[in-house]
Amino acid sequence: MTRITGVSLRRVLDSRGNATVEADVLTESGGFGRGAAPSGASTGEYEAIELPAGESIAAAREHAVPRLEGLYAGDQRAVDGALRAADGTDDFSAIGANSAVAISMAAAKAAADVLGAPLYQHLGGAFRGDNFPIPLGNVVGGGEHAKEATHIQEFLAAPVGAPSVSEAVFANAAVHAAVADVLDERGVPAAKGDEGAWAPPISDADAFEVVEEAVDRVEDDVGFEIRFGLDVAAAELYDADEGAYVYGEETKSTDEQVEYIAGLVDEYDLAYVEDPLDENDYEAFAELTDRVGDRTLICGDDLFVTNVGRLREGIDVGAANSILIKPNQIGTLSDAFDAVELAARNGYETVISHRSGETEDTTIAHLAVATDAGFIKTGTVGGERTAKLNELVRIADDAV
Ligand SMILES: C=C(OP(=O)(O)O)C(=O)O
Ligand SMILES: [Mg+2]
Repeated sequence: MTRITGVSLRRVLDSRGNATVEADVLTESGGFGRGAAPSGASTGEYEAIELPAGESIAAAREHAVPRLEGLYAGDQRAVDGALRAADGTDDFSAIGANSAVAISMAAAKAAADVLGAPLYQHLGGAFRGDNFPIPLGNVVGGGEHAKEATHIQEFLAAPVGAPSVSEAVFANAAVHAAVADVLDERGVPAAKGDEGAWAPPISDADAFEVVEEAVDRVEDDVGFEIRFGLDVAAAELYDADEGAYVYGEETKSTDEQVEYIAGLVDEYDLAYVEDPLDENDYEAFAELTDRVGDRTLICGDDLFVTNVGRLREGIDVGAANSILIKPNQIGTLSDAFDAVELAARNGYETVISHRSGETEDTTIAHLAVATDAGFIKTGTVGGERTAKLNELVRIADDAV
């Protein structure tokens, strides 16, 4: 039986060294699940609210845990409904989306444990497990994830021609290593940003050259197609007072930004562009999608924040053609699934994503397989990133 008998919550470290929420869910037949909340740095204005971990835990213990005890962990909608009812707000600002998502994920894992099924199968059904997402690997970055580095937040390797998820994962690691070689040859020192990507003190224009060179080298080596993409995280560059995107000393109007990104898509044959425009500008997103959406993915992260209401608005005006799914942006797995389903019904690609602050939790690897997502964005190197990548390799190897 998957009836919940206990939920415990604790503060644990995330990859930035900040406190985050970890939840354990126990069931009456001894099922056990553990989930930990990730945390963003370039958070969208419309995301569910992350409270300080201690505050979130105290509120969840008082309001959510009593409602959860006695529910079936396998009834994910009931669990997530109880979390919403306990919170009573639209944005989880009472108990915190961090406790909510940790509990939601832990309940799913406890149910899978009782069933003796891998998490992706519990979440996605018996016919999942044959298709794997293409991993988007952050190899160079800056923005809110590293100081004195690129303005564009992430340059992402996209091994679109990889014959297996394992070869894709290793290809991204090889691109990460090749970037280090290219930077070294150019005499550029580079530390790493929050997600383990290189964070060199170079211009965005130079970063395009470096990543293109690294991708070409690895592509020659592995013999399958590797492209690359971006997370511009443009909401962080947009200055609403000036009505312009600020790149250090340089600014771009919205029209210039659309022109700039469309030019980059063609010049570098970009496979993927996330948040190329401000999170409030559906119109400019629609214009860019109209121009280049036939040859690249225009993905909404801060734009949609995994929220079906915001996604519906985007679908209505043709803003983007894909959505980033971050369960902690919305607070529960049920809400994340609803966003995936709405996207799929409308021909939008889904990209399941980590956050810049992460833990060893591997739920998103299972979520990507369970939802048949085309892509997963979960870094390239570093233990909290490889936890997800290695879990994908295990799922493909039937070893979970
Ligand atoms: C992963 C991202 O960063 P953060 O978690 O800081 O929002 C992102 O913007 O896609
Ligand atoms: Mg993003």
